[in-house]
Amino acid sequence: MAESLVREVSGIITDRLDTEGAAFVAFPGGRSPVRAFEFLAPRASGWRGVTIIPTDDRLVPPRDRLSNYGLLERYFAAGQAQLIPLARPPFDDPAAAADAAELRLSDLAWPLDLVWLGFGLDGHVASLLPGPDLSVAMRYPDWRRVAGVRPVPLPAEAPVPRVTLTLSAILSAKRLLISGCGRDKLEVVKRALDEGAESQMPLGIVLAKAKCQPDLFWSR
Ligand SMILES: O=C1O[C@H](COP(=O)(O)O)[C@@H](O)[C@H](O)[C@H]1O
Repeated sequence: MAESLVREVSGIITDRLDTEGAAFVAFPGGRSPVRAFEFLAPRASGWRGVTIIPTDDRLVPPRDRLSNYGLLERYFAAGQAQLIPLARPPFDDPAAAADAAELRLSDLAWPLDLVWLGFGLDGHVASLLPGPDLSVAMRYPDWRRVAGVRPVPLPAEAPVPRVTLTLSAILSAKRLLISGCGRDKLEVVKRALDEGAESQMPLGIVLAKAKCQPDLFWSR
């Protein structure tokens, strides 16, 4: 899966660099992209003109093990791509953090050329989480690119507020790759596809409503 992802991601980026001289992409955090990042990092050394943002982040400093931006820095900071964080201090106010990120990213060439998403067993993508937070994140107007999220309850594995690309920023991406590992996640994908746009899971909504045809990557 990692090798296929690397081929696809580098192909998309090379194509954009060849045709436009620039590429604007969002990469996921969490555990599942790590193997692909390992393979991708050497190719990224020549990515001049590429801007990488995280699809979402936990409101923690980059050195924190929960930081998705920290993960990107570990693999891509040595190359020529420009990395831009979503999360910046102060970390206790997700709405303010989202407003600040919105401003910081406003001059970039939206829509994103590529959004690569991971997903959770609860069907969350980026930090669009099912439950009460989803309606908060969904309430952001279409022109907004970044939303603040204070998960209720706070997930045990990352008990902190978050910032995330909005649903509209994800749906409008020119290419959408979705990756996940394990049989449980395959079941989540099947359910999301069955439920479609009516799904309570953000994954189902994204699969049903994306402007482009999403490409799914899965491995055991
Ligand atoms: O919380 C998050 O979870 C998803 C999935 O993570 P994984 O560890 O199951 O791969 C991830 O895509 C997202 O960026 C992250 O913030």
